[in-house]
Amino acid sequence: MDIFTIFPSWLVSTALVLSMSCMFLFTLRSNRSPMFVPKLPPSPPKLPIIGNLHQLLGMPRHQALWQLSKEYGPIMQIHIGSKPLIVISSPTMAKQVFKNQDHIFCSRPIFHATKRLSYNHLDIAFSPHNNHWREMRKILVSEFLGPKRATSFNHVLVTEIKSMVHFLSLHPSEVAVNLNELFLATVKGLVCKFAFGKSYTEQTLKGPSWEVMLDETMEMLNGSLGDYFPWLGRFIDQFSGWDSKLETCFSNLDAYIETIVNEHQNNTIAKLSDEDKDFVHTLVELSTIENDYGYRLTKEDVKALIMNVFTGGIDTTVVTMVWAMSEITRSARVMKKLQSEIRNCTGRIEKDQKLDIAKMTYLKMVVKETLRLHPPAPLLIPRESLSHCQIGVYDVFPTTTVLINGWAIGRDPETWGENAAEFYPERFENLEVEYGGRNYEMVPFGGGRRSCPAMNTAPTTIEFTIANLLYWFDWEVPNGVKNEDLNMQEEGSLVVRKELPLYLVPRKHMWED
Ligand code: HEM
Repeated sequence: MDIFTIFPSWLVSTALVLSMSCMFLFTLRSNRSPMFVPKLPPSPPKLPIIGNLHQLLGMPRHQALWQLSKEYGPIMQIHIGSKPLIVISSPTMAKQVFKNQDHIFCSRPIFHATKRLSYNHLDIAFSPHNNHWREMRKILVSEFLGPKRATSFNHVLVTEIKSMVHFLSLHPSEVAVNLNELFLATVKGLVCKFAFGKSYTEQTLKGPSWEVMLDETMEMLNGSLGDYFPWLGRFIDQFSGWDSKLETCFSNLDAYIETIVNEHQNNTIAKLSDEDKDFVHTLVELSTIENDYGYRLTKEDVKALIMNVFTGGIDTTVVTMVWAMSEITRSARVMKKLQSEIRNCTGRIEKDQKLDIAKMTYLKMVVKETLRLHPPAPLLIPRESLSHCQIGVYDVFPTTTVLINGWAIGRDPETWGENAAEFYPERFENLEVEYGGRNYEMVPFGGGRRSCPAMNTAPTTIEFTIANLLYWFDWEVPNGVKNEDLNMQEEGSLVVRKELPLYLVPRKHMWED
């Protein structure tokens, strides 16, 4: 039986003509432009279902990715579950993301926790790239971080650091201080007094302390299984209690922020002078009047901005201060050199006088070196591509998540030489490297339009704090441990801190008469 007995002859001949035409068109097309075969970045071998997850276990994520990048190169593709991620680990590749193609890599991926905790992306840090993000960022830069409020910021900074020095001078001699706790209290006081008008230490509603709340929020922001394993992961998130933990975390944070906003709404802002208005007063005002930004803020917008200040401004600064004091204490040479700069620049002053750090060049190098080796957010905040493009010779597709390994970039031996892993602030003596500078040799604050808006102000806070600690006190590691043997292990994911809290013994500095 031939084919014509089953199908009518007209149908067979039409099908033949059609298929021959298709083949002809296909040949014509493939002769003109060969079929698009994407060139994907090198990728470590992956396992079914989990992808490369197993290669990221057992050590902090940025270190595991750094190890992989040594084998697979400064741009590689990995999979976590079903999600492909591009990982960038060199200044040259980072430049392509931050500068050449900043307009493509300026968005953020959507994760469950960031969506919930940012009031559905009304914030700056986790919002996709859109007009709302642009307006909110403008408001933060101009009304919180800009020169308008510099005098008031300096005033609060000096007051908080003075009370820190006072606390230390009353501390029993030979007893070690937990510097993690001290810095957390100081920076929280600084950020809250400056932004919210007072420290809001007490949580007015029933709930965890603000320290616990901040910790829980940072932990949630690390993400969940559901972000990478859409079906099974969402199921596990629900049944493991992750979803309800996120809800509790959100309602605690929201209650805390609500208190702050309500107190500011209840005050009669109109009666306050400009100097007496804090950041939240300004935000509340911007929500009641047609403002210069052409954007009328809602209460949720105000809350989302406060959430960014709370989560973006405190932990990062504290972690950097702890790393700075750990590195300085570990190196007797750096400690001695830095203390003589601070003390020589200042001379002998009374407790109520303020240190002038403007001329302390070595201090700036020490803080820069700390941020090079210990960027508190080692993988920055993930980016997402808006369209198809190429990084180097490799194709990157729209909505791909991009991780920039700032930790690896700061330790790249091609840029920093053989002693890249060593704490050596003098390397900046003849090097013009700026945070977020043109060549992206170190990127602790990221780069491009999504870089940290506090890039110019945050280092000053750290420098001023360290200068005061080293001017008024000498420091030692307790329990007979040698300074150079201080533990420097890291832990964490979004923000990486020193694994063990830093305990040091302060000794009041005695001036020779
Ligand atoms: C040592 C201190 C700090 C470090 C190392 C740091 C680091 C970073 C990094 C790495 C990013 C992501 C940049 C990128 O994607 O390219 C970022 C974003 C951000 N940071 Fe900071 N930060 C610090 C302090 C602060 C402070 C004090 C604030 C206070 C308000 C702040 C607010 C923000 C905000 C709002 C964003 C999101 C920017 C955007 O997506 O447009 N940061 N920060």
